Amino acid sequence: MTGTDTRDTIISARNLSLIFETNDGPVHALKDVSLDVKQGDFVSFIGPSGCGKTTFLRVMADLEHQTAGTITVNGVTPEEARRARAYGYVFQAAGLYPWRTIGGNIRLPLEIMGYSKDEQARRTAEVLELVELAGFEKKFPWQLSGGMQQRASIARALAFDADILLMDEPFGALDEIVRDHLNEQLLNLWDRTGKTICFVTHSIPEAVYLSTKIVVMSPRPGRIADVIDSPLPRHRPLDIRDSQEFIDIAHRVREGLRAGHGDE
Ligand SMILES: Nc1ncnc2c1ncn2[C@@H]1O[C@H](COP(=O)(O)OP(=O)(O)OP(=O)(O)O)[C@@H](O)[C@H]1O
Repeated sequence: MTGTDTRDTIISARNLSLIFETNDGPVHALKDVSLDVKQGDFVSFIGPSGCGKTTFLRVMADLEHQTAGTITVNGVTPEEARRARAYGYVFQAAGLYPWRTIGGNIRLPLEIMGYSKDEQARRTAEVLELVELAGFEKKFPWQLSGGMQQRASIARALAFDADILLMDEPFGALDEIVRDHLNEQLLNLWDRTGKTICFVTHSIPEAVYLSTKIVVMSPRPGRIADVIDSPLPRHRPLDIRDSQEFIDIAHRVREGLRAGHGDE
């Protein structure tokens, strides 16, 4: 996007640093991270283990606090954004309660937030439809495949209709075919809902296929090595991965990852 981009800034980080004090001394998880995420962006964070991807997401979600720098989410602090229910969070493991049905799991945050029974039912049906799990409401998690469980966990994060979806390697544990399918479905869902998505991944093809913006990170200390605004069209059939444009972006991501490693 160029200077004509008039979309609202949803996440704005400036010189964000986070040091964990540990028994072995300080760990510089993030150093001088600056980034703007715009309304409707699909942003992937990619980088080797320990480069601070999860920490960055957790700062956005008010689960960690920076030791220096500033960050706003929807124009306010992460804490205020959390209180305003600005985002849903999807973890690496689906994390569904085994003693609750799929519907029961999705309703849980709505129950806690005090939605009426009718509203709970309406929203649950709506998000199950969105993730293509209509008809599975009364099943228990163990009756679903891993990919379906992950979709149910996405439905749970969508149920209170937050503008922002924070997803920490949601498909990391799934096989490639299932992952391809979920990637397609997630793009579809993003397109239909206009949500802003921050997505952590280790997979270069996944990052390139999904994103409007790819943030390449490097470790020790965790920094941003490159930010790539994707020229790929919004509508992306899976075979776009064979196109020269796709291969070129993947190459640039790989170069960014390699440059980050070179510092060690
Ligand atoms: N609560 C904590 N206390 C101490 N150190 C931590 C804590 N959380 C994370 N770290 C350290 O901060 C650094 C960044 O961790 P983080 O989990 O953000 O990396 P990551 O890029 O998400 O890694 P991965 O890809 O393996 O999930 C690592 O060195 C990690 O050991």
